[in-house]
Amino acid sequence: MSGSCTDDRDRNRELELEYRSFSLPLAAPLETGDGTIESRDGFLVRIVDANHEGNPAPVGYGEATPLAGWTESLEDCRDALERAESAVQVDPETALETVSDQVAARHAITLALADLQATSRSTPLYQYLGNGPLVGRVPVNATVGSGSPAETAQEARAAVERGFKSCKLKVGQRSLETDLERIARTREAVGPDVELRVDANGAWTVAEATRALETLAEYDVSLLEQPLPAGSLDGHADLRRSVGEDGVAIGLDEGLLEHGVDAICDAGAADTVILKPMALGGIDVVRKIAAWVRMLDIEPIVTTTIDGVVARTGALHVAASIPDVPACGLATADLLADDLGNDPVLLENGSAVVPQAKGLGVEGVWDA
Ligand SMILES: O=C(O)CCC(=O)c1ccccc1C(=O)O
Ligand SMILES: [Mg+2]
Repeated sequence: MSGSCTDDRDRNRELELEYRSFSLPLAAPLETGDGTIESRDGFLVRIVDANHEGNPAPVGYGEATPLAGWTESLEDCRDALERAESAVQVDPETALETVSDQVAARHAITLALADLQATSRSTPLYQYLGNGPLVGRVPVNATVGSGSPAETAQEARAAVERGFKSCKLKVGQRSLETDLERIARTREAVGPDVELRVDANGAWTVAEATRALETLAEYDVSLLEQPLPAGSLDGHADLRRSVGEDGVAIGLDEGLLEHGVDAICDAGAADTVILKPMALGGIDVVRKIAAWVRMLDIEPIVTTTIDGVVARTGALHVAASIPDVPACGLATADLLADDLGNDPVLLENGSAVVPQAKGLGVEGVWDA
């Protein structure tokens, strides 16, 4: 089946999985409503088809970069990859089963298997996944941290000068008053045509979110991501009803991880869902959710968890395989001070240029 991460086209493959640890400091700590991220530690994974005839043997890359509160711990991720290292010699399905509860590890394996398949077929990963047309670009949003009102406005302005047409501000770290001022100052700084979004990472109460929504509407903010704690499904459904059809969209991120897509749809809790391959357990999971929510008129937005180049580029391919995907949170390379290798993805005019080489299109990460 095309687009799945396993494939029984050639049954006499002999897959070998290896992994290496890495640590990537952030350029500056990212403060979110549910914690501060200072560095991203994880594992680079590669799967080689050792039985391949001809040289060089195809290789697929994956990345497992756990994030506290979002995925399994670094230790559990390492243990899961160790299990997968043995299991993959049986077959890929078995490897995936042994890590089914470790979302970051499972993500790495789905990505490495799909990259291997796409590379073997000399197809860009997104085309292998989506079976679809050529996609040149995916629109992306700038991710703006929790600075003062002046810093926030200045950061967003700088992003717009670099070509971004959508900016997402982190909120919920400062007082509501200050956050609303940050939004007002940012709108002033970027003008009327730039899309503004905000992400509270669950930091607000219903009363705060209700108040914030008035200001968000006033400053034409299009999306409010995870205003209330993840557990609050009915709270988000109520907010959504209070905003009405053409108002600020309500997005769920942590709430999707906690409740799953069916519960969100049943409750009517979201206009938009945030799909993080690393936190949801893999690129196959994200593609399935995206296809499902689209049928229910819910928009899928693909983002990273501030990942290295392998997972970031993987997320871009996943986004490129979703027709007409809205601006995605994939412009996170600059948040890292170091990376696993060269970034094959250019940002141009507010869009990420999708690599058209075979597979992921990421090179030299294992040698680096
Ligand atoms: O969506 C973006 O712009 C970037 C990704 C992002 O904000 C993020 C990064 C790490 C952990 C959580 C989140 C989040 O969306 O809440
Ligand atoms: Mg979020």
